[in-house]
Amino acid sequence: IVNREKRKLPPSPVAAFPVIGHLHLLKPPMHRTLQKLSEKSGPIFSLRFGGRLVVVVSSHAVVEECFTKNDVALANRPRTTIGKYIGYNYTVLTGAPYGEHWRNLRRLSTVEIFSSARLNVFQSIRHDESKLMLQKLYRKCKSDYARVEVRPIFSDLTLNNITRMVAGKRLFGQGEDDEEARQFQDLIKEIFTYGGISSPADFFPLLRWIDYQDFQKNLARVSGKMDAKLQGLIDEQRRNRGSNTMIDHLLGLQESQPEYYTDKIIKGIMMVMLLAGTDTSSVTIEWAMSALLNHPEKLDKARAELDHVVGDDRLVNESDLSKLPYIHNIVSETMRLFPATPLLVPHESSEDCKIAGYDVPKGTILLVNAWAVHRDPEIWDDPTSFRPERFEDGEVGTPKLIPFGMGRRSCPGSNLALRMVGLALGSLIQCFEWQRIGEELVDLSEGRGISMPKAIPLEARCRARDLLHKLLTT
Ligand code: HEM
Repeated sequence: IVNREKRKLPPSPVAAFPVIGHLHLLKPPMHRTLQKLSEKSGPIFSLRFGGRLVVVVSSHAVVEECFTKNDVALANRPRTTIGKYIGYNYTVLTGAPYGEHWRNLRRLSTVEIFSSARLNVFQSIRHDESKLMLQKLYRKCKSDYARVEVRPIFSDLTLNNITRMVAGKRLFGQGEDDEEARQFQDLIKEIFTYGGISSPADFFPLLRWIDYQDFQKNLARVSGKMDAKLQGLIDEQRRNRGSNTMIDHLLGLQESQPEYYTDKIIKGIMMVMLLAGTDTSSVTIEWAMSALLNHPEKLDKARAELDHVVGDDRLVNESDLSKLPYIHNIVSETMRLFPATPLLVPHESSEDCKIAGYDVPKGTILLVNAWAVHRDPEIWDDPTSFRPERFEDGEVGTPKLIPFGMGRRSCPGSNLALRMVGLALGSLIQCFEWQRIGEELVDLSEGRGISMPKAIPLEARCRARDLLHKLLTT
């Protein structure tokens, strides 16, 4: 056991204030602030968030050390207010402490949800939703260029993909009059507004006596409403057994092991799919389109690839993706510059460990600045330019992308995400001509939110290509 005085903690950029520690430094966007601090203090440094020790890592070499040799020691999650209220008291996959229950959930979801076999079963849903997205856009711009705000179209796409996998029905974008869909959408949006790394009160016992009560009350209210919605979907499926949905499969497991696969566990899985799997993918599509609009020659190159590989007799599908390396490289380059979760999801050490020669005590929060790793000039040539070609040339950094994290707690939904994003992007480029709304470049600054959104929602001009007239009318 290292005694408190002798241990060598990672350096701090500046002295901590009493009580608040370094919290006053944390101006949003957090990943940028933390990157600046790492320029001062190096690839591993420590901060105090109120009473908690936080270690921030910002180089690929140190990240690798965290998630290979220290992977088990760092596989825990800090307990946050969100995890308590929205994450069913820390019992869902994203927020559960490392241990038996997490391992069960992870195994279950790997087999039942994220395996290639399962993803293939739901492939027709993704093709169908992609086509519905194209139809929606087509109505706006079939004969000439029209100006469209794409964010709601992309978020309907990913939400419907997930709700159809989970519950067998679309819930979004079916018209203003659909009260159920609207309520559900509002609820999810509201939950997202309570996001971010967590509430300052998680680090300040003192704050819990002030406005924390309201924060807690609000979270309890939305989580209660969400719980009722999810329960409603389960009850519906219970009356309609035999449908090929995720809930139905889980209800099957409930019959054989009722004490483990309770309704609460099933609702937790649904909640995680809705919250971890939708916004992350739709913001990635929006970032990709934004970057491409600023580089029309790359958009043309992608379209030429699609025309060559897919032609104009049919829509691009998921099995084409492996033959579309340039589209794949666009997705990689988008996730390099605009990772949807720039600080991954916070980890916590469950035992004392050593990282880069420093002592990291049990109970330390670990933040991984993937955004900074992806822009490290030591690894990437010209790190801030959007250049999908770097992946063709096998630039030295290419195996060093970590948008989905690393190790045992890395994103289990990465394959699903890559399929949704690749198919959406391929379809949008194959079927429409795209232009910026004016001369000036699309603004690429990032706004606030759980998953890193564009500060200004993307608006673009688009026009249907000839092949779409043919393909949507036959
Ligand atoms: C572009 C899209 C996505 C990105 C960038 C992304 C990124 C991430 C990252 C960085 C983590 C945390 C890794 C860590 O803790 O070190 C994570 C965890 C997770 N993601 Fe994703 N994700 C995406 C899509 C999805 C999808 C589509 C799903 C499911 C439908 C999903 C489900 C999860 C779950 C359940 C976890 C928690 C895993 C655990 O704690 O064991 N993600 N994701």
